[in-house]
Amino acid sequence: MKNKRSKDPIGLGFALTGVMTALKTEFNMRIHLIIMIVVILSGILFHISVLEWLFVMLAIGFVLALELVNTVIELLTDELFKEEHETAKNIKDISAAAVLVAAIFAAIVGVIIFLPKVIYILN
Ligand SMILES: Nc1ncnc2c1ncn2[C@@H]1O[C@H](COP(=O)(O)OP(=O)(O)OP(=O)(O)O)[C@@H](O)[C@H]1O
Repeated sequence: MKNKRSKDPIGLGFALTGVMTALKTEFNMRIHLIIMIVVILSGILFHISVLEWLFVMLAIGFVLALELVNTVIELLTDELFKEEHETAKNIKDISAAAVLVAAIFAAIVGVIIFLPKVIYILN
């Protein structure tokens, strides 16, 4: 374990493995990734400004990072609580709520940035 770590002092390889594991095991993670690709392609298509890119990237990064943390919390909860437990329920529900809050913020950012551009094109 220690030898492997010394070959990757920053831990980038382990982090990328973590992203791949989350993508393989978490359906929501794959949905977030697809949405991220669609939003980035839309940003290129609509020539959004640097400031708009900053908000889009912040929103995407926030949702993806929280989804990863939520996945860890789910794994830990499943290990700690093998049976039905109210605390396990609360932990998972609140953790999922954190992702939901970030996703709602991201959706609002998306609507503010892209809706006027879509309306302009449709008119
Ligand atoms: N050990 C438990 N005790 C009580 N309630 C639980 C327990 N595990 C899960 N739950 C409830 O079931 C819901 C769904 O949990 P489940 O484990 O099926 O999915 P998840 O791991 O939260 O999410 P995902 O579908 O992304 O893996 C949780 O949000 C929680 O309300």
